[in-house]
Amino acid sequence: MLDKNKIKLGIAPIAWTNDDLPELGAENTFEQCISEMALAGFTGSEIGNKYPKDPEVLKKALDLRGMQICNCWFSTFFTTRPEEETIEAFKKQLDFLDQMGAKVIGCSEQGSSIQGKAVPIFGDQKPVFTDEEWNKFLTGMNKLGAIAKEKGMKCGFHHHMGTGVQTPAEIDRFMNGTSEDVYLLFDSGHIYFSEGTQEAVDILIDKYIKRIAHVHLKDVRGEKRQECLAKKMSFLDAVKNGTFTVPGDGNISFDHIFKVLAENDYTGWMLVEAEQDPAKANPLEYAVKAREFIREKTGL
Ligand SMILES: O=C1[C@@H](O)[C@H](O)[C@@H](O)[C@H](O)[C@H]1O
Ligand SMILES: [Co+2]
Repeated sequence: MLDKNKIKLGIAPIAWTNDDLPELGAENTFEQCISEMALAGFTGSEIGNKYPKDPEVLKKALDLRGMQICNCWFSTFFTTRPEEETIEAFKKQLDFLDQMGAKVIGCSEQGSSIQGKAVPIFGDQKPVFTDEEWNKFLTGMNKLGAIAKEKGMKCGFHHHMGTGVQTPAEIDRFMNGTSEDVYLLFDSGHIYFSEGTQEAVDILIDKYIKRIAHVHLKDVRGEKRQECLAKKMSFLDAVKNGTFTVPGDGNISFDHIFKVLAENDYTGWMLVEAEQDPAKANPLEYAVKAREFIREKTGL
């Protein structure tokens, strides 16, 4: 069983306002978002694009609701821009997270990513790094891992659709090429979206459980994934079409995920993340649905 003294539950603001597509949920305010997160029974959140930049202002709003920041997304550009640029930006973001009491940061290599582009997410436009790009990328990530460790924090890496680290083979190359100071941010939805099988989800968590620093619980509607493939949709069109949903509402079984986390004494956050159109999927309703699923499955 997952230990309630070791696991904390959070939810991502992307369900209220989409960071990749801010017009999705533009009407939802920061205050409404964090109030509904707390109302649904979560205590953690990641940084969203409407969150106050002033740590004191943000902390006051979160404290009022018994909420805290557990992670934030950080885009690296080691494959396309000077290393120093990413490292300097990383240090600034890490300092902000440290002030907010977060212990994890979630990186993603966005050099040449097609996740925000109006091109088919499946096909030959996804970046495939050259050996030279991999070397630059892995060298840079190892430096970020050391910087985070120095601050008593963990540098997580988010495998992601449309990037150079999407598939099991690309995740393997990443994990084999980085030190123990670089961790995996496990996102159940992205690995299922990429591969379309429960096996891929379960193998990924089996393989890297010892280096998982943060978990995104995200489900996929299988029929929408098929539609994305058939209609050659972009990532964001697939999101708007409802490919992602909250855990328990799609095709992924979370039983093995919860079992492996429990058996390996995972200590940290499990964050519900399901970007979909808030006009079609009410964020509070889906947050409550997710919280009930987690309670029913894990007792948390
Ligand atoms: O899983 C995620 C993506 O789907 C989404 O594209 C990102 O904006 C999120 O931060 C990330 O956690
Ligand atoms: Co995620």
